[in-house]
Amino acid sequence: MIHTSGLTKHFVVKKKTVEAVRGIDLHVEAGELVALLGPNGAGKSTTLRMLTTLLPPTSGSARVAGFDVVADQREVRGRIGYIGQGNGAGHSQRGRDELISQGRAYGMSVAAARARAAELIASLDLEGVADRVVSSLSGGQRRRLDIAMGLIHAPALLFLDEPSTGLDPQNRANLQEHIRELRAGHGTTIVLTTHYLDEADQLAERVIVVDHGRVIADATPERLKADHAGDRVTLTFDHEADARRGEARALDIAAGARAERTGARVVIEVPGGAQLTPKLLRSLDEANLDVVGVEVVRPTLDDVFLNLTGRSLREADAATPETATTTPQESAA
Ligand SMILES: Nc1ncnc2c1ncn2[C@@H]1O[C@H](COP(=O)(O)OP(=O)(O)OP(=O)(O)O)[C@@H](O)[C@H]1O
Repeated sequence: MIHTSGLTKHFVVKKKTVEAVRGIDLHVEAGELVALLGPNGAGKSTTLRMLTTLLPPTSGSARVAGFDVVADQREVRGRIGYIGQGNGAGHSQRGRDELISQGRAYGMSVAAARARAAELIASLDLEGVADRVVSSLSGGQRRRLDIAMGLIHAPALLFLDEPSTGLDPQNRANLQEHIRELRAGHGTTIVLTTHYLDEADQLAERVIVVDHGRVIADATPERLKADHAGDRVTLTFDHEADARRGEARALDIAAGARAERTGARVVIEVPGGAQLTPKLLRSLDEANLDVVGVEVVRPTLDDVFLNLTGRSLREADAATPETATTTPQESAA
C-alpha cells in the first residue's frame, strides 16, 4: 500500500537547510494499522505530507496505493483520506453539509454523498450534532467530523496526523475506538502520527519510531519493548548491606541485566524480568538476604526510545522549541 525509497525532504529557511526527513524506506501492507512515533520535529508530519502529495520530496520516491506521489498526484489523492493537524471542516456550515460538499468535491453524486454522509455520521457518533454549525462542536466532535471528512470517498488508506492532540482523555479513548472500528469493519489501512506513547502502544499494531528524520526502529510495540528495553524489577531489602550483596547476586543470575542501588533498594533492568523474579527471590532467600518488597514494572515505549536515543521522548518533546513553519496547501486530499 505504501512503498518509499530514500524519501527525503529538506527545507531551506533563511539560507539554512533543515533536513526534516533523511532517507526513509517504508513499506506498509494493506490493512495495517501503523503509528509513526517520535518527538516534535522528528519529521512525522513532513513524511505524511509527502505521502499525501501535499509536499514534493527533495529526493527519493514514494508509491502510495499503487501510484507515484509526484507523477500521479490525482490518482493518489483519489484513493487516500488525509486528516491534518488543523481542522479540515469549515466553521460556519453544518457538519452534514460539510460532508456532502466534500463528497461532491470527490466527484460523488448528491445522493451518494448524502447517503455516505449519513452512514459516517452514524458510525462516528455524530448523529446528535451533525446538523449544528461546526463552530459549535466540541473538540472531540470536531475531530470525529474531520475523520468523517477524510473518509467520505471510502478511501482504502487513511492518514491521520496527530489525531488525538488537544483532546481530553475520554475523547481520545473514543477516537481510538473509532479508529479500531474503521480498521476492523472496513479493513482500512491506517497510518497515524503521534507523540503519545500510550496511543502508539495501545492502538498501533506496528510502531515506527522516527527521530531526526530517520526511522530508528520498526516493530510491534511488544517486540520493540522486548528488544530494546527490559522489565524493571525493584527489590527492597531490610538493610543496605543486604542490598549491596543482593545486587551482586542478582547480576550473577540475570544475564544482561543493569542494576542501580539506592540505599536498601535495588532496581534491576533486565529482559524477561517478570519471569526471572521467582528464581531471583529463591536465590536471594538461599543466601539469607531478606527481601521485604518486590515490584515488577513492564517497560514502556518511552524506555525503548530512551534506550535507542539516550533521551526520553517526553524530554525530547519538551526540549524541542516550537518552530514556525509555513504550512503547505493543506486540504483534505
Ligand atoms: N514548511 C516548512 N519549512 C521549514 N521547516 C519545516 C517546514 N515543515 C517542517 N519543518 C521542519 O522540519 C522538521 C520536521 O518537522 P515535522 O513537522 O515533520 O515534525 P513532526 O515530527 O511532525 O513534529 P510535530 O509532532 O511537532 O508535528 C522540523 O525541524 C520543522 O521545523
